[in-house]
Amino acid sequence: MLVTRWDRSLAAHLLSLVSNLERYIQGEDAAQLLPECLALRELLQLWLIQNDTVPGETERYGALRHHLGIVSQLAMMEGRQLLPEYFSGGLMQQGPHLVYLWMPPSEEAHNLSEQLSCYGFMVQTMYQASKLAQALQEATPAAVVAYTDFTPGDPIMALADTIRGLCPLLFCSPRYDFEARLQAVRAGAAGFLAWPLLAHELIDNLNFGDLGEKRDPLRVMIVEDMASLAGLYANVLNSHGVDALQVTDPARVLDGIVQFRPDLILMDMYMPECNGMELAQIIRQQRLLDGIPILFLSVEKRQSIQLDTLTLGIDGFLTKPVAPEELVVTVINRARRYRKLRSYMINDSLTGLLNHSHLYAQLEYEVLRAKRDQRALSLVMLDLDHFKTINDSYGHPAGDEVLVNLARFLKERLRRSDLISRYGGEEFAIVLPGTRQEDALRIMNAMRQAFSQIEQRSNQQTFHQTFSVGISSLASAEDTTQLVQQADDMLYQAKRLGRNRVEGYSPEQSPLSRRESEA
Ligand SMILES: Nc1nc2c(ncn2[C@@H]2O[C@H](COP(=O)(O)OP(=O)(O)OP(=O)(O)O)[C@@H](O)[C@H]2O)c(=O)[nH]1
Repeated sequence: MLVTRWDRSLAAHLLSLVSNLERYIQGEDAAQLLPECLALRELLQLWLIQNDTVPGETERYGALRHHLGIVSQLAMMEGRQLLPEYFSGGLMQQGPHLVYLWMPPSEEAHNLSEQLSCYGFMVQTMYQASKLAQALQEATPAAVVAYTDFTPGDPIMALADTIRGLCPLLFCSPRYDFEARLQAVRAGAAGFLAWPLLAHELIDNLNFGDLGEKRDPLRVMIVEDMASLAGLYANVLNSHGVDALQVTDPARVLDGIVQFRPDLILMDMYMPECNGMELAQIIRQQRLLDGIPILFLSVEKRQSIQLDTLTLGIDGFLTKPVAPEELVVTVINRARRYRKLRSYMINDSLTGLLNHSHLYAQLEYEVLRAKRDQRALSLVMLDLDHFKTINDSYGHPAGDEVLVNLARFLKERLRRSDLISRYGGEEFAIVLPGTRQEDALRIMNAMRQAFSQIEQRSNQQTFHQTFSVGISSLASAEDTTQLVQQADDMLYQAKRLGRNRVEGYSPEQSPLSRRESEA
């Protein structure tokens, strides 16, 4: 209230509260809070001593709001136990692609390790407690996958607690009776898989639910003009595995959304440059950004104002100062829900990749951005070879499984910032922002080779599948239509030249110019 209206008695009361708080924290271990308390006390004392000068609105809005905001938020967070059980693993692990396999040497274990490598995982296989303990000290993997038949005294059970404190533990077992499953749950397993274990079953387990979030953390954008407050919120969210981006300048929000792809935006309602309501409307007026949940953070307690903001499409309110538990639970649950719903909306139902129309809209956006920032961008068109014969020989479900395997493979091997879509049938389109054509050629050639080594399975039979690729880049295309056309032409070229190959666009060699010169 003091921020919006100067009131001497209220200021005096606040001063006594701040002095009490200061005395209290001097006896406590709350070092962060002390300098902020001192600054607030000095400010209030100065204003109260100057009897005849009333601090102006700008001063109150700037300095008082700043110190008051930080002191109240810090006091709320100081000494709090931050829900350790909410996200048992804590921060994102070091190696999203590192997996430790705990299993006796066998052909199955060797095969599993090789297949996981084709998908881009770094695998270390071991079966000695001391080796695993040492490996866990050296690097934290995305997960430990442990073979066990649950015989009493299996050393992995003694290590289970240590592993769970660092990363998810998944069991695979030739036993999958109730007793075995119960033991796994009691040992804190994040997953239970049948042995022999197929690489893609394991990858699916690593990609979904909490495990998926450990590999691809929820992303939250914090829009708050006070950098120190934004930092406080970011720290709390970070400590619960959330990737938080702080934006203090509202003008940078739109670009930030496109680059960071947040699952939720946490926004201060009152900012000097542009208030939260205005900014939220700017976001909501863009079709691609319309669905992102926006939570307001504000000292505003008036229900009428809160209701007004809800009608503008704001998803909720957190009142400042916010308790860390409330911040974490509200933000994580909403962000999770949005990520799930969004994946149903924009993804192809078989492969979980972006669908055609969404890819096209995103591609337009990326092309504009790359042109504006003068950055490279490549487009890849990929088509499975002789796919009809796979359907004819092994059946349509086996064909579907190949499509799903390819989707998993692309997601594992490419960067999180790349856009991967199922363009139609057995054709895929991939946008590689910031990538020149020669780099795209190299990357796709390596992927083409790796994919051809993956064992595809249908009942008891195994077979291998290849794909052809056409690539174009912004260096040679004027706009999105031309980019797509050139990549398509190159795909046609790759098929014509024998399949299982990658062709990049060059103006002299395009099928069009060849057709022209042939004419
Ligand atoms: N199993 C399965 N097959 C699909 C799906 N979508 C498209 N297809 C099949 O993909 C095959 C594509 O065949 P073609 O266009 O002749 O191409 P191709 O056999 O891959 O030969 P090339 O592309 O010339 O190497 C058709 O048999 C389609 O039925 C799908 O969702 N699942």
